[in-house]
Amino acid sequence: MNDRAPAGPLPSAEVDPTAIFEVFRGSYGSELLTAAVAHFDVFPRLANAPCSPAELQQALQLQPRPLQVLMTALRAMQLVTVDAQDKYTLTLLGERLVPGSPFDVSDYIGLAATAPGVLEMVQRLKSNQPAGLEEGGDGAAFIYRQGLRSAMDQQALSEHFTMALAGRAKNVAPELARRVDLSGATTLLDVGGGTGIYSIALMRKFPNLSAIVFDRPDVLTIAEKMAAEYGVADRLSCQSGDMFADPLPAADAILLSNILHDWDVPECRQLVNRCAAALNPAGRLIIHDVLLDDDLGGPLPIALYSAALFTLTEGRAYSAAEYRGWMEAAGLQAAPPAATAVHCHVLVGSRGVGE
Ligand SMILES: C[S@@+](CC[C@H](N)C(=O)[O-])C[C@H]1O[C@@H](n2cnc3c(N)ncnc32)[C@H](O)[C@@H]1O
Repeated sequence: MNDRAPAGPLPSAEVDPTAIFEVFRGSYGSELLTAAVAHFDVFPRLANAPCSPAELQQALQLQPRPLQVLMTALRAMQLVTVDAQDKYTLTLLGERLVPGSPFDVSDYIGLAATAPGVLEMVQRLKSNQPAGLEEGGDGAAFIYRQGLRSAMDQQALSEHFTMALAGRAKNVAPELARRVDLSGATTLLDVGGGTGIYSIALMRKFPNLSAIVFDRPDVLTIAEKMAAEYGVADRLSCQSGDMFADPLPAADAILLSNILHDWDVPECRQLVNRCAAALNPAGRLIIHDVLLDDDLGGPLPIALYSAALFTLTEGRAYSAAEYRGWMEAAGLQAAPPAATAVHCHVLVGSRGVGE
């Protein structure tokens, strides 16, 4: 494609690639299960007595984020459930992983106890730190904040990680553009916009829309190239900065696509507040991300994606209820979520009634 490319919407994919992502993320299920069985003794502990999250956090010596990722996955696997007192307890299936129980299969799972991926997962769960920050590591992928060594501020690495997301974006962006009505908006701010493909799809759908992609300087060189390739360079501008520290430009719509899942709860609240403050009075905050169930008990593909996010970033997958709560705290009402593609959903918040 080039500047003479037709200005219609981006074409939609003919085949849904979701299954490829699910197979790819399957290893996280095996790693979390083995970690729970062979390194944290989750099953004998819960067989002994149901535990509240605080009690389990204390017993396993885990921070809230890793505990949540682990227990969401074990619940999604139907091994653990939550009782009427909000305590984690074993299911009948989970009892098969209690050592010494009549039909115990825990030794079989224990065969993988020293597999490199399992040991890496155990280390991440214990440290609550993303990959890349160890001595000699490249820095964290996808995230930048003051005081954190980030791969996104190194040209070759930021290009590698940014382009790794381009394929998924090309599959999903046309569906996002179909789900969100920006016909009344003229300015879109794409915070952490990466390649800018989501902005490009929205601009191609809405001819009066201009977009600002806000990201790290090395990432923005890719967004500039993409804008030229897709024939929207005259309507897309780039602004480099730190979304946590630098002023965000005012806009009619602000997009947080696959951003909040990279951060822990305090940073998510801060970002939602900062975006809400930058919105024009009738503006809309568009959160585009995967969704856990509101009770954080599944579904399994998102629980496994949450584990991937946990190991690479400072985030995890969140529920619509969590997003809605942060929007409400920032003075925004969220409309019900709508599915886009590849597990993603869109939630639109506004100061009036949700879209
Ligand atoms: C997971 S990617 C999402 C990219 C794109 N929105 C998408 O949906 O594919 C996260 C993006 O946030 C950017 N980012 C991370 N921390 C940032 C910060 N503090 N300020 C600005 N951009 C940041 C990264 O450089 C990266 O492009």
